[in-house]
Amino acid sequence: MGHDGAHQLSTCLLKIKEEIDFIVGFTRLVKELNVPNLPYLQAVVKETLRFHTSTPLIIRECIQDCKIDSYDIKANTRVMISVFAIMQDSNLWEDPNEFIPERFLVNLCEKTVDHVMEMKGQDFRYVPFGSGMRRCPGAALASMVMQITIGRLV
Ligand code: HEM
Repeated sequence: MGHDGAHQLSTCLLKIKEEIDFIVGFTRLVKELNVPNLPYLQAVVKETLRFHTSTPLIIRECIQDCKIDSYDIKANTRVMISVFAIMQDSNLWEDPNEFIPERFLVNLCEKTVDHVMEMKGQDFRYVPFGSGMRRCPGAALASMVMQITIGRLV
């Protein structure tokens, strides 16, 4: 990672610390109940899963002949979907090679911060846990553990 990347990360680290100091305080550790009030921390975890997705490919099997764009896919064909490519696609993401947690937040200045794209696999641009019937059942647990762990480490 170049100089800009390192700068981005240190700015991001400062912002997480600032949020935690403000919401949780200097002397206590982040707990599960604090997480809903830590939107920036949540956005950092989301952006991490986009930027360095840990499961770059998901697999499906077509149960009937179908057409995807210009490709004819025969029944029983195994299809590999590059979650990595989707989440790095510059047609879908602005500056996909930059680590920008803010892309998951809107109205940063408002009291209520709305989250853009929940991790429920309903927005096909953002699918770190897959989508549909076989979507990762551990998504909520994994997200909470990552948020608490990072929140405690910084
Ligand atoms: C950062 C952590 C994790 C990531 C990024 C992740 C990602 C994924 C992805 C992409 C899939 C495939 C989904 C699909 O085909 O649509 C999957 C499946 C699965 N994950 Fe996770 N996972 C994580 C943590 C966990 C945890 C903590 C558990 C269990 C406690 C778990 C249990 C499973 C299981 C059982 C499946 C198979 C679901 C099925 O085929 O029906 N995962 N995960």
